[in-house]
Amino acid sequence: MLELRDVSLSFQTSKGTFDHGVHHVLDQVSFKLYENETLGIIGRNGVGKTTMLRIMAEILAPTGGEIVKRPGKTASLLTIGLGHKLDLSGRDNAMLSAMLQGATKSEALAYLEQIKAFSELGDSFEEPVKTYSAGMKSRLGFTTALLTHVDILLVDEILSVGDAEFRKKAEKAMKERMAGDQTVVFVSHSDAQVKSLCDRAIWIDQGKICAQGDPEEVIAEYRASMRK
Ligand SMILES: Nc1ncnc2c1ncn2[C@@H]1O[C@H](COP(=O)(O)OP(=O)(O)OP(=O)(O)O)[C@@H](O)[C@H]1O
Repeated sequence: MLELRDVSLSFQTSKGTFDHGVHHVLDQVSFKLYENETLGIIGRNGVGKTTMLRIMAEILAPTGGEIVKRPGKTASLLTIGLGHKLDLSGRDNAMLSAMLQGATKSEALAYLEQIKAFSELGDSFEEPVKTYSAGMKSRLGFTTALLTHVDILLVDEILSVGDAEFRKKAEKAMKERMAGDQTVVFVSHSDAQVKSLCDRAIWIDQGKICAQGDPEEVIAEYRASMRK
């Protein structure tokens, strides 16, 4: 469905740091994402998990290698607060996101009441997003992505935010969607979530894939490396 072939990514940093101003985040990473699977990406802070999702969503272009995606397939990154237009209302932002994710105007209009209901934003749905708390923004972002259709859902740590009650509801909805035919790439620091939600896991460190396969086994290797 989607393939990374020798994907590398470097950032230019202030002179004098790292490698003469170049920070190599991903170094020739290759893997395939299969239809209907839920793939978990794990690794320490700052190893490039979010960067990899952004490359898959084609928000960032790799500095080396290529992304091969089946023609016509859409990939959307579900993260907190990304892409909200602060002066627009929750309703207008939801409409915009649904259309950016490929919904037609009439499909997007049909989603709006469901988005309002699931997000439990009430009257705030009509208020500008700049007046929202972080939790309210995440409810809006999560619900919009959950209820609109994308072929590949890229989920960045989203299940770890919001209050406990909404988190429970979000996790349940996400589980139902993952159990269906949704293809998902899921970044998480929660071993329990990766074990319960993912079919396969990839552990990244120092720009490379250190292990991939059964989530239980990959997590065990990752945790063992941290004890060394
Ligand atoms: N725009 C940028 N310019 C320069 N460096 C960046 C930029 N974006 C990310 N980086 C660097 O790339 C590295 C990988 O960042 P990334 O956010 O992908 O890590 P992560 O694995 O998702 O981390 P975490 O688990 O903390 O969310 C980090 O060292 C970060 O500082």
